[in-house]
Amino acid sequence: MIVRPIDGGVEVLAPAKLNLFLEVLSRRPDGYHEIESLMVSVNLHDTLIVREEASEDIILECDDPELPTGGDNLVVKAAERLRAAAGIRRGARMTLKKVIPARAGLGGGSSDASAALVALDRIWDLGTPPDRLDAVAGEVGSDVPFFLHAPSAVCRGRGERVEAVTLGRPFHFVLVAPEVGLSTAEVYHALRPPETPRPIGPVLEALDGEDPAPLGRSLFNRLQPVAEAMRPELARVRDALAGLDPPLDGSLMSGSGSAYFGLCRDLDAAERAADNLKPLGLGWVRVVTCGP
Ligand SMILES: C[C@](O)(CO)[C@H](O)COP(=O)(O)OP(=O)(O)OC[C@H]1O[C@@H](n2ccc(N)nc2=O)[C@H](O)[C@@H]1O
Ligand SMILES: Nc1ncnc2c1ncn2[C@@H]1O[C@H](COP(=O)(O)OP(=O)(O)OP(=O)(O)O)[C@@H](O)[C@H]1O
Repeated sequence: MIVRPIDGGVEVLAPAKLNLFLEVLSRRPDGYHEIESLMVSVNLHDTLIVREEASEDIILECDDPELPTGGDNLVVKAAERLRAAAGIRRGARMTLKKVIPARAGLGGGSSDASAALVALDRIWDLGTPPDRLDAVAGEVGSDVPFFLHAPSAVCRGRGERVEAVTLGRPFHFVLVAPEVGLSTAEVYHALRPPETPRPIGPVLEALDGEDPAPLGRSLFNRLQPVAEAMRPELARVRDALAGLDPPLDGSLMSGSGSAYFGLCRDLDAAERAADNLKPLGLGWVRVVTCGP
């Protein structure tokens, strides 16, 4: 997350995430699922501008007319939770410029919420201790704490228990976000957790070394077949990535979908892959990078 002071406030760049590995361990009595996931943030950002407001109102403007701007927006929810946790009644005026597609498994809303927490903590001068900010983030959504600890981490529990990991090198991806989006709750609801969960060890070992191929072979997402059964048209995106010539090092759906990413040997290969995918009309195509 990049935080910049601006005239009278703060501007935050809120990154998208990819899940390079996502296993679902069990369904919990509260309806959530225990997961184990390797998440990385990538250089695709929404921008959130936050200024203090003279009134006690929390006001959000957003350039995407499809998104709510009231309490249903995760940015507003984050502001309200932070204010309640701090026991204050201050106001804020926020402007959100969306780039990250919604309902794509790229964590856009969660990242925006985390950006709001960081910005408001600053402009309200709260000095919230990190573990308290983590707790507020976890109340807003399971993916929100990750973005306080990005750029890369293993996330456990319902996603809110975050353990940072270091990437020794950058990885380059081609990203495809189809028009059709998916509801996270519906995808989890349709899943039956496996009897024998897949271990996360191999994907973590594959992060070391110069060759991206071992990482490509260990990409895994338990939610992918569930999402593809719900939206059979996603198979076209999956098959287009798998069938590219020259072949990619691997490909996967991110989170609960519906975006897919392909792991590429280097930036040139990612740009070539994007050029080959764009004419197919599968959706929105970008090249993104994670790591140092
Ligand atoms: C799919 C992922 O994006 C992978 O990173 C996350 O697990 C989802 O995280 P998120 O969007 O922040 O999810 P939340 O807003 O906390 O939850 C939305 C809904 O998804 C389901 N949900 C979410 C997380 C989780 N570990 N188990 C679940 O079953 C629940 O039905 C919940 O009501
Ligand atoms: N700031 C926001 N940006 C995007 N969506 C938001 C935001 N606030 C609330 N939402 C709602 O959340 C839903 C999808 O959010 P988001 O784009 O974060 O999903 P996602 O990419 O599938 O995320 P995740 O990977 O965390 O499940 C939409 O129904 C949208 O209306």
